[in-house]
Amino acid sequence: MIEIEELTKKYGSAVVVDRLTFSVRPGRVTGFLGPNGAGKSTTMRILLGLAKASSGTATIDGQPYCELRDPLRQVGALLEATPVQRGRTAYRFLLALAQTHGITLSRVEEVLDAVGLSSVAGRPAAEFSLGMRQRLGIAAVLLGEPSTLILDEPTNGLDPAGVHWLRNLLRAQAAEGRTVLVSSHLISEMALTADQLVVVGRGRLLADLPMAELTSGHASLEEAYLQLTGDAVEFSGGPR
Ligand SMILES: Nc1ncnc2c1ncn2[C@@H]1O[C@H](COP(=O)(O)OP(=O)(O)OP(=O)(O)O)[C@@H](O)[C@H]1O
Repeated sequence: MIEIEELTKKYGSAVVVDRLTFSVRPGRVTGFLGPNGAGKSTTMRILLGLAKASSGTATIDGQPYCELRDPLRQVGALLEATPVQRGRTAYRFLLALAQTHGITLSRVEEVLDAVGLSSVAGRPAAEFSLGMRQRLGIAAVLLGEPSTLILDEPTNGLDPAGVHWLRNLLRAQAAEGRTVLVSSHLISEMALTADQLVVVGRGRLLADLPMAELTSGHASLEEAYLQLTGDAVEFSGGPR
């Protein structure tokens, strides 16, 4: 379980995460939505120990990320810019991760197969397309069979078959009892993937509701989302 409590992050005088409180429970997919600049990535980065909170707490199974005993087996994380070492093949990238965490070689082959990259595993990852790199990042997430998955915009660059595949994968991971937090701007895709939705705007919590409750009285999740976040949109294009 992920628990965010009174989390605040300031950059100078700007409050980008503002006393945010919510929990992400196991056994369901929780979508993390909000306009550009709402603080989703910052919240995820703090959760993963990559940025420091100004105040408040963010824990996974009761502990801050940096205190987890076996992070790769407890948490699989995909951030927007997951680095892949240049020149390394996909196979070697995963192998290095596996070896430093006592994970078997057969698991590397299993995840390459699961993400559909077996046939290109010997190619340098630097030559991969955006979607292929995203698949490799997802392979790394799955490697340690973690009980918590945290994914920032995982559909980025995926083709329609990839988006469909990822949806089934996330739903299956949740059905197996895992905690799954996934941010996305693809609202129609989230409508098909998520069970619970956490919506933020300007760093603040706007909603934390099951899909059916959030969409109740609206024609679609998109309509509900746009109404909810209308006052929290900072960057929007006007008519030309
Ligand atoms: N290192 C930083 N220094 C200063 N400001 C930052 C830094 N990182 C993020 N911010 C600011 O924090 C705010 C929240 O950014 P964040 O990336 O968390 O939003 P987001 O909800 O993930 O947005 P998007 O949907 O566009 O990815 C933005 O105004 C951003 O400019």
